[in-house]
Amino acid sequence: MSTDTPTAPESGAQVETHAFQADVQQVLQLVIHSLYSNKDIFLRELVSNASDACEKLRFEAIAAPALLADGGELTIDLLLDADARTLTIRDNGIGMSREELMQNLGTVAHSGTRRFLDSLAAGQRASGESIDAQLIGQFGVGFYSAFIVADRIDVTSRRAGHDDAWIWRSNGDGQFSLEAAPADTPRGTALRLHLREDAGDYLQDWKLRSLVRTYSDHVAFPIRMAAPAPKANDGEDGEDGEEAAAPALETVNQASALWTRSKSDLSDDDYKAFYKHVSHDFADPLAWTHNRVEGNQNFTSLLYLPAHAPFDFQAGRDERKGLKLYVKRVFIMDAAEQMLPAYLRFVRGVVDSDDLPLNVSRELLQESRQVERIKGALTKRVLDQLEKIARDEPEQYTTFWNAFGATLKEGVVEDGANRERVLKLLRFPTTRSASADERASLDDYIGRMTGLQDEIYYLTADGWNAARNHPKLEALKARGVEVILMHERIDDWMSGYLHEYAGKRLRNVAKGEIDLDKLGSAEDKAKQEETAKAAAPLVETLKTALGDRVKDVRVSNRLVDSAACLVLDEYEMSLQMQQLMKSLGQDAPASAPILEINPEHALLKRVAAAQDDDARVADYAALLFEQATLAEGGTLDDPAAFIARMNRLLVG
Ligand SMILES: Nc1ncnc2c1ncn2[C@@H]1O[C@H](COP(=O)(O)OP(=O)(O)OP(=O)(O)O)[C@@H](O)[C@H]1O
Repeated sequence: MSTDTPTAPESGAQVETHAFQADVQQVLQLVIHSLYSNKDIFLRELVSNASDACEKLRFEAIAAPALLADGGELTIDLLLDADARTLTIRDNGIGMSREELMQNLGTVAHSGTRRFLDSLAAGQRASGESIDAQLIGQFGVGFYSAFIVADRIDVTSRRAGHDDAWIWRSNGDGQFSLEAAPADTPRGTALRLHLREDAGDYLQDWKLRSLVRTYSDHVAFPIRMAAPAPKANDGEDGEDGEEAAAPALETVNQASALWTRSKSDLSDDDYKAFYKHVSHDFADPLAWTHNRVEGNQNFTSLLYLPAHAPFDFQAGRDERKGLKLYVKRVFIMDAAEQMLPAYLRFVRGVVDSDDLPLNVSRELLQESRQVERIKGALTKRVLDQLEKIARDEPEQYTTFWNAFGATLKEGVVEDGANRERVLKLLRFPTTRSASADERASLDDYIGRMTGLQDEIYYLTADGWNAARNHPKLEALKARGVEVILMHERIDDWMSGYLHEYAGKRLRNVAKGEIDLDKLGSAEDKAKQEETAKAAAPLVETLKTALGDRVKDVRVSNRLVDSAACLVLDEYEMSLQMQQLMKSLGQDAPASAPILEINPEHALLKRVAAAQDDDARVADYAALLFEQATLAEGGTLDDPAAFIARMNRLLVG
């Protein structure tokens, strides 16, 4: 068997020329520019493609065993020709038909690359230099990375089960050609790279071996290279080399699926390299967990936590590719959606089941009780892992939290069964934090609760400043009571599902009444009652002035420095949520809030003094209501009227 690609067809064979889709040219330029200093990655990408091709063939052969008939073991060969300055990466995997060559290599078919392009600003697109390698790496540049080291590429391929074979050629300048390949072309794909002047390193056998060991050792198929030739018959080869014995090939990688190997055989570097293979991330993972479960379910899982979020991560709630499902070492499909709950969609890795049928379909996965059990076990693993990091490596946990904290919060809503465990993992700033980044866990908070406090207090607001300066915190702050500040978008939604943690009730101080009696002294209570009594006429005046804009007006026990605030009943939807729903064109239950006032405040004293002047009282009342709305992060129905009113009072 020849060790190189088949020769070009005899002259006269028809060669068609096609133009690349416009975007391909851009991708090529970007890849070549941004990865120039990172050339080595091309080999990892191409070996990865070859390995995918072998996996695809093995999968298709489950239903059609004949596809495997004409070849022995599935392998990936790296063949060097120093004289011709070529490196050939050849696999006997699934191969590509003529249409597939056109589609896969001539257009930006790969959704990751597409998204990458879409995410670049037009200016950046034009000048590839400004894109950093980290960024491009998150998308997996795949085949096009070959052009970093090659100025001409010939791809010869025969699709498994097809009689015809094709050669795709391009020098990356906007066009590619297609022609028929000789009939004896073996199954699979051979990429022959004509190396650039400055890529001569890759003609060195040791260099390739070391790259394979570093990046592709874990690839499950043998990666073979020519064994060192015996010195004896040097220079004896015939001119055309036609009868020269093909050098024997030897396997240069471990060639066993990494997750099937025992933990003790694997180094951190092995795990890290495998992570890069499955995730297309350039950076190292934050942590991993590798387990084999035996019993009535038999499966192996290797799960990774990335250290940073791909930058289009949040957008991808429904597009999840993180977890690969294997059945008895055969790759079946990307199945993160079936195997992990959505709030853990940042997890990357592999699950290999011994029990699922090889021909399992997506639909079957959805209904399978076995899958349900695996999903439960994986969820537990990830939560265990996170707990461990949170406990033992707080700095690492902060890195994790910064990347995926908001995603994890979805678990409070989504995973009722594990709610307590998810809550334990959450981190929030509190009224004791100097900045939004100074966060505490609920356990930290409970540990700091004062003797009389038996509930966990939190406040939801739109933004850190709105939260930390919120009027509703005043009385609690004055009493030295710590309050958790939930200031992110998702918090308000999540807070609907916060009921209890560690046997303690979670209380939103923005809603309902809080019983400050147990936090304060008896004198406080007496004073409060006295103030309320004295302010009764003022309360009535404001109620009349505000009409149905409020459900009620009452004297507040939460305010110290502010004049007024708005309060909702405990189970009502927050003002922010109401506004959000309205902005999405949905009907929000428009519940009028309660206006709470602080009669000790100078402004309220003025209102009391102006009781006989109806017009003035009306202005004051509206202003109090509007101020309180703004403090809540709300917007005003009629801002111009608000300004006019304020000016009247300022001037008058
Ligand atoms: N050796 C190969 N054998 C068969 N098909 C291949 C081979 N190399 C590439 N392809 C096909 O070309 C397509 C495009 O390859 P490319 O490497 O650009 O993207 P990808 O592999 O889909 O993405 P990624 O590298 O991010 O996984 C692949 O999806 C695959 O269908």
